Amino acid sequence: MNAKPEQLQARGGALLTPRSSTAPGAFLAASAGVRLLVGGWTTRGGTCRQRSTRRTPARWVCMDQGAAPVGTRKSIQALENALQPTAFHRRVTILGSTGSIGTQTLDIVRSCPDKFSVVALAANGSNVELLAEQTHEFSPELVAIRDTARLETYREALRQRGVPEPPHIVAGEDGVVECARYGDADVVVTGLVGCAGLLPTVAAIKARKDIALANKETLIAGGPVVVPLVHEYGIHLTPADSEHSALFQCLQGAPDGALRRIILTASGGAFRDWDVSRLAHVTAADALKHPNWNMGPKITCDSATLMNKGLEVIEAHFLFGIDYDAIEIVIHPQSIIHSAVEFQDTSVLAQLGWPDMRLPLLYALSWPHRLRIETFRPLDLVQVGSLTFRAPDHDKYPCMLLAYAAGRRGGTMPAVLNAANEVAVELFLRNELEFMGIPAVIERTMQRHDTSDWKQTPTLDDLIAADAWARRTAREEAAKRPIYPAGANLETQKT
Ligand SMILES: NC(=O)C1=CN([C@@H]2O[C@H](COP(=O)(O)OP(=O)(O)OC[C@H]3O[C@@H](n4cnc5c(N)ncnc54)[C@H](OP(=O)(O)O)[C@@H]3O)[C@@H](O)[C@H]2O)C=CC1
Ligand SMILES: CC(=O)[C@@H](O)[C@H](O)COP(=O)(O)O
Repeated sequence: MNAKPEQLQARGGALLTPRSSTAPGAFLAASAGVRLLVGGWTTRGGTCRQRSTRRTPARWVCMDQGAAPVGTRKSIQALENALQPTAFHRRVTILGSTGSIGTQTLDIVRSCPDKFSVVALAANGSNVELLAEQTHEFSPELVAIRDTARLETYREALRQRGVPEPPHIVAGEDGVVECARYGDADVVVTGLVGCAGLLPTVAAIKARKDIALANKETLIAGGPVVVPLVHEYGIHLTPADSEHSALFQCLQGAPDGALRRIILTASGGAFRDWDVSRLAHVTAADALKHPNWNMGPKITCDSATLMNKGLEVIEAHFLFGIDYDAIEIVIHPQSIIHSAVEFQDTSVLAQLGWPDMRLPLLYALSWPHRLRIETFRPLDLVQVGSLTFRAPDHDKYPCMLLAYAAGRRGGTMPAVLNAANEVAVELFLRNELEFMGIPAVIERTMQRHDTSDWKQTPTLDDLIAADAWARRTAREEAAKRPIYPAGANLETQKT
């Protein structure tokens, strides 16, 4: 199995230079407000319900601060209410409609026209032909294109298709925000990439739209603001990320305080069977060969570094209000078990299915209902044959530990981790940074943030400022040569 949580904490802590102590792990212990143990109870925000019976120094589960509606009396009531109508129709806005998440969401709408219809679509503008095709087929009332330079080409693509009633068209980042809060959409699917999803998601919540959350970076960067907003505006945020959908499904109906541990499964990404010594020379093309999933380039690269799993640890923390010590990562090469929960009595529930994003997207859109789509292929366990598991290799995947460290530090640090990762991945995909330079850039950016203007309880403006600062700093760090002295930096700090 995985490293014990306390080992992760110690190793995660050792990745960052402690400010006031050189003891391993002291960085995290010294991170005020992250997790202070007082008389056996943690004082981190939220009411902690349970102490696990495991003999680890600290193992706590908080079930009432998460964004997803599970595990509290209030959310079980929400579930009962949502189940009342037997027939439903949901009006859907899709941010990132031309991407992997967007096109698969539209597949679902196409399959269930009685259940779902499209209100608005947004895209960056790199594929206006596809956006025009989608406009023709789904007749959105409004379309947003972030890249204003692509507007005219899109209009021309609409003319060529003879779209009878062209939609209202908006452009730029403000246009994407307008799209997110537009009209009478019931739910907004966040399928755009990166922290660019933050402001549109905040706008959608304030317009009282439910959120089907695929864009995990929004929660990583914006969790301290987004989670309270979800509660303030009384909307439902349902996870679409396959792992969190699995957890969400397993937790339906679980009583308050029942959850003991989360087991996040990871495919291991493109390099899961490569020796760590070969990673210094891998190319973007190598990293983009995901073994199981067909996804956009950014998340595929994150899978190869296992930063995707690190981001998902933070995402699980914000969605389910669970402490970092109770979230473990396990490599599961088949990607059939999409994640599992352990309850207090050690019973484990997992959710299984083929690696097909349409299933978690369907559940995020139809929760708490269960819809049947005939084209969905039922799982065949005999065909699967065997399910295997192994512990993640920390030398190969330093990003994972950086994410644990950022999550435990809390406040603005996850936003900094996320922004530095976005910059480093973009540079790597452009062949301007080596693969193992990705964790090096992120670690250095986090170190500089820790000693400059880390904030424990950030506002939205603080998070946006931290994101912008981290992008500038990560570019500066990436420009230094040598960026990564053959692994010496991380190696030295781990010993
Ligand atoms: N793909 C998957 O299976 C999964 C993805 N996710 C998450 O979902 C999100 C989307 O991933 P994925 O679909 O793979 O990404 P893709 O790169 O395939 O698609 C991204 C989409 O977002 C649009 N877009 C990008 N930037 C902006 C912007 N600033 N404003 C408006 N639209 C924008 C793109 O438009 P254009 O085409 O014009 O460039 C495209 O439609 C990510 O956060 C990812 O981590 C989570 C789980 C699984
Ligand atoms: C499809 C999905 O939800 C992704 O998060 C996927 O699980 C990534 O694969 P890895 O397990 O390789 O990160």
